[in-house]
Amino acid sequence: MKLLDTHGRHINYLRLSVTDRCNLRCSYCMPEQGIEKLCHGDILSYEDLVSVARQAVAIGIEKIRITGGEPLVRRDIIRFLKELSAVPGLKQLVLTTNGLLLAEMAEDLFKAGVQRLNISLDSLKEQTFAHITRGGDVHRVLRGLDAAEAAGFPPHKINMVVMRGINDEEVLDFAAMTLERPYAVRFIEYMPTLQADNWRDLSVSGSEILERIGKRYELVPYGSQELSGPSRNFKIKGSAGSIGIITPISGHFCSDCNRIRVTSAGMAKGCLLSGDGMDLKPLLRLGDEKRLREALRQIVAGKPDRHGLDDNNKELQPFAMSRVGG
Ligand SMILES: Nc1nc2c(ncn2[C@@H]2O[C@H](COP(=O)(O)OP(=O)(O)OP(=O)(O)O)[C@@H](O)[C@H]2O)c(=O)[nH]1
Ligand SMILES: C[S@@+](CC[C@H](N)C(=O)[O-])C[C@H]1O[C@@H](n2cnc3c(N)ncnc32)[C@H](O)[C@@H]1O
Ligand code: SF4
Ligand code: SF4
Repeated sequence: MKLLDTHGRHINYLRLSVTDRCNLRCSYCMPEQGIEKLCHGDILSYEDLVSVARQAVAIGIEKIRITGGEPLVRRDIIRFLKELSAVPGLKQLVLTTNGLLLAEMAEDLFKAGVQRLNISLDSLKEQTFAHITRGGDVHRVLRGLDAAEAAGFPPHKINMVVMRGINDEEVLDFAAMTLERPYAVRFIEYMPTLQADNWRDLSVSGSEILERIGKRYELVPYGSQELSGPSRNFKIKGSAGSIGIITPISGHFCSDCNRIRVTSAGMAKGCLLSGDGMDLKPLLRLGDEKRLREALRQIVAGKPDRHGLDDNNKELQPFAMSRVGG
């Protein structure tokens, strides 16, 4: 049966975060210092994560995206993914990663049943990438992209958070990546989750991005797929891949929102940009599957109709996206 929220939206997608830890420290996602890592005991065990997944599928979730922090840094992640991909009724198991460990892990991920990868890549330039990620090596990510393709994954989705004066000069280079290769490159509006004072100066709207690309290339709309996320997609005429814009700020997509989230600490959330949540850990400790399903239904029922970022009366409490999973 279809899982509907109180605003009539069909909820079929769970973003499951498996860790708050990361091997990068992107400036828009985590503060430079002062973020406490959760201790081992505060993180849901793989057994608990599988229970959450099973009960979510039982109430109508069809797609699970594994995220983090960086999901590939959690020990034994492959074993967990194998188990997850075997959950009866789950139609899609996908994963979002920064790509640093893909060269080593792509084959195992594919064999474990992960069906597609979304890879975050904010710059193709060595220094800019190192600056944004506070020390990352872009060449490792590029090797990871190739390794994942060679392992058999369908064309990757590449996520670029566009920031004015930092990497926006590379929008055309990223668009050009789709000319020869079948990547889906998605340009994401920067969200002020850490609330840098200058966030409006940093943000580049989806329409400005399209305009810049449109001056160089002919763009045509490109249909979105079943169970897909918030990206509005286009194609450069004649290209192998596609481009998309994800516009949480300038044109929020909340009326089509199809998702809930569970963080690695066991908080279930109805909205990425709301402080509300429900702690699932006590129910997991009890092993009470029925109450776990009820709790997840409650999260769906309590989903807000939209985020309040453009509502000046609603203050967003700052948070590290790595704690929630994006
Ligand atoms: N505001 C908002 N942003 C989101 C939401 N879901 C994803 N994002 C942002 O969109 C970007 C891409 O997220 P992905 O992890 O690739 O997931 P997705 O776009 O849903 O993926 P697909 O299902 O493959 O289209 C990230 O910056 C997320 O933080 C959402 O529900 N609300
Ligand atoms: C939190 S990361 C977790 C998965 C993995 N570590 C990665 O980077 O792909 C998930 C997504 O959130 C995005 N993200 C994090 N902070 C963001 C922000 N302030 N605005 C927009 N997107 C953000 C990242 O670019 C990434 O695509
Ligand atoms: S965006 Fe992903 S890779 Fe970057 S710090 Fe956040 S969790 Fe890590
Ligand atoms: S901001 Fe909240 S309501 Fe809007 S699309 Fe994201 S999760 Fe859904």
